[in-house]
Amino acid sequence: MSPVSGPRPELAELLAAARVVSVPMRVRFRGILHREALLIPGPAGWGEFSPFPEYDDVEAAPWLAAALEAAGEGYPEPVRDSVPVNGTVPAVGVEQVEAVLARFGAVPAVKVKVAERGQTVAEDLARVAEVRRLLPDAGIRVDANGGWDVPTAVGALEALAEAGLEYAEQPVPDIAGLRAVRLELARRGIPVLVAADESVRKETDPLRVAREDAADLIVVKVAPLGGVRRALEIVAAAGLPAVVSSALDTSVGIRAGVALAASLPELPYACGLGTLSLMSGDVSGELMLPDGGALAVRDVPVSGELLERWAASPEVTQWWLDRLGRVYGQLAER
Ligand SMILES: O=C(O)CCC(=O)C1=CC=C[C@@H](O)[C@@H]1C(=O)O
Ligand SMILES: [Mg+2]
Repeated sequence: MSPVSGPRPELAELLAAARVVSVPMRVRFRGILHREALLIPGPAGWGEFSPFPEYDDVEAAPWLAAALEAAGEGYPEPVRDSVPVNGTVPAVGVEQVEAVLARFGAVPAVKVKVAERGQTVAEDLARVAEVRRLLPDAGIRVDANGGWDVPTAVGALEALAEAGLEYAEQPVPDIAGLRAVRLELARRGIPVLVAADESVRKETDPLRVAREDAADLIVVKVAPLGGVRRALEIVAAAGLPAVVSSALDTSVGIRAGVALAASLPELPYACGLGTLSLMSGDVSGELMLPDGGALAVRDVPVSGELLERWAASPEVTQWWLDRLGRVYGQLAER
């Protein structure tokens, strides 16, 4: 296998060089039990292409642009040499919270998933209270992934605010709803900031949320936004504080997130880049796992042996190669 040649290599080169892995999760996260990723080697390093399976080819295109940036160009100059990282607690039962947190070590902040389908606000409150009990001084943010409607969000956040929240990520699905939640929280004097995630990364216009004053801050992820350079431009144009987060990537994708966090002029919040702790394996022997609540800015060597160990089945590999071919076609049209 030879590395692909430049920023926009030929499709045939990409298909020949790509490797596909499937890594089991330690805990179910957004319904996922195995994380699949296609990795591409290039002159600047490895790139990761791992849009979630349900994404169509148009939504997957920026993920490929990000992978090609990593492999072909590498990253801009960092302005810091390490980035603070938050722990991430999936929508697990209270009894599992301590074990999940233990995997992250000492972290300055924790993100807690809430509003999981089939669960109640009472379960969310209990999960957040348990995090607060275990880590009295940590920043806590919640992420509803758009799972509430406006009244439920306001009610839940009023109750959750007791634990002291840094912000609530995507409490409702749409931009108008985010704005409504933000206004209602302010009207009731509930001290919770609203962050937009899906309303940035899944919108055709990632700046709409900022223009419409619908959030206090934005969550930015390298792959869905089309690369580190594009994400930097979006943050600058949005003019809002930004939180860098992962897309549940292998160390290769986490490295890209670290590059973004390390290049932002301001980094007011810990980054959601500790998610390798939720996975049972990786493609690097030097995992991008937080140490002392931070990730160092460094390159990630990819191990041939680990690519073999986690190699996806021939069927899954073919599915990803077909997808790569189709999405490459989308990119060419952009
Ligand atoms: O931000 C974190 O702490 C971890 C990353 C994380 O929560 C996510 C990663 C990948 C997919 C998303 O559904 C999810 C998110 O909504 O932010
Ligand atoms: Mg989110």
